[in-house]
Amino acid sequence: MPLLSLTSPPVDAVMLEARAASFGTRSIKNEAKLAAIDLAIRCIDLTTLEGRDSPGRVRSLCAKAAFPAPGAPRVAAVCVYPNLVAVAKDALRGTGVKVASVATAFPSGLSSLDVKLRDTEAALASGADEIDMVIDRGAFLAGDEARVYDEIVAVKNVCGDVHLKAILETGELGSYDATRRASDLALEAGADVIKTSTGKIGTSATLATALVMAEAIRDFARRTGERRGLKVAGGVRTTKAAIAYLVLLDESLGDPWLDPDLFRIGASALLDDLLLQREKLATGRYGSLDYVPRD
Ligand SMILES: O=C[C@H](O)COP(=O)(O)O
Repeated sequence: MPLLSLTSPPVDAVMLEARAASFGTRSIKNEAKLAAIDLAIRCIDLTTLEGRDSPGRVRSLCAKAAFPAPGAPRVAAVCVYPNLVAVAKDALRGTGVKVASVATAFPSGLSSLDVKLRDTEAALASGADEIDMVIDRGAFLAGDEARVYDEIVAVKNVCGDVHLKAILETGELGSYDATRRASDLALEAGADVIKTSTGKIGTSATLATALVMAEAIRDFARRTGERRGLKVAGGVRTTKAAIAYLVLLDESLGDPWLDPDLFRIGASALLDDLLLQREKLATGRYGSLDYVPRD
């Protein structure tokens, strides 16, 4: 669809926030909770995005990603900076865990398109299975939607079949309407997944912004017949929060999205809590932390 004819519906903030708040209040039976915890683990992009990241740190994260604890499923992917993709790729060989790389001058996105494309190409050349790009929030907020759209198209072109996640950084967009508009633009431009946040600013994923994005994905699927994915990231640290996002997904997009192909949780510190709650449900008590490698 040409950008000019792409319209986005207004968001009713009061209704949105009331509905979003309700997702965290469902009472869930233990058996369903255990299944939800395992699904949440399978949907994690286990992330380390710090200046002090090192090959050793990434290898240890990869070991945890592939074998979080006895009986627990593996996570979906490990997410790292481009320079550490090769290390992660090597450490995860044969495990089924993918390697996601941030790119396009993460987290600000304040570089030329040429630099962003080279950054993406470098991550792909090192073996990245997925690319997490940031959209140009400066251009978006200045009303230059064509630039945001064209950059996503250009990065997706470089990615080819490799899955592209477009990070909206919703905490910088200023309103639910802007989040809806950015979601529509990114989906239209060819992003396979839309992602809430970088995790690098104060405001990260919230149930309300995730719901706005899920509704954009639902409307896109109705219009085109194509299923695109959602990734919530930043500040998701508890089992309760992870389960609230799964409820959101189930009630807004439905069963097909309860799958790592269409849903991810980008998190650096969620896995330990999921493993502790899993152990508690399985045995009736909190187990020793001995077997849970610490984040
Ligand atoms: O994309 C993932 C985020 O950077 C992780 O954020 P977090 O450290 O708040 O879990």
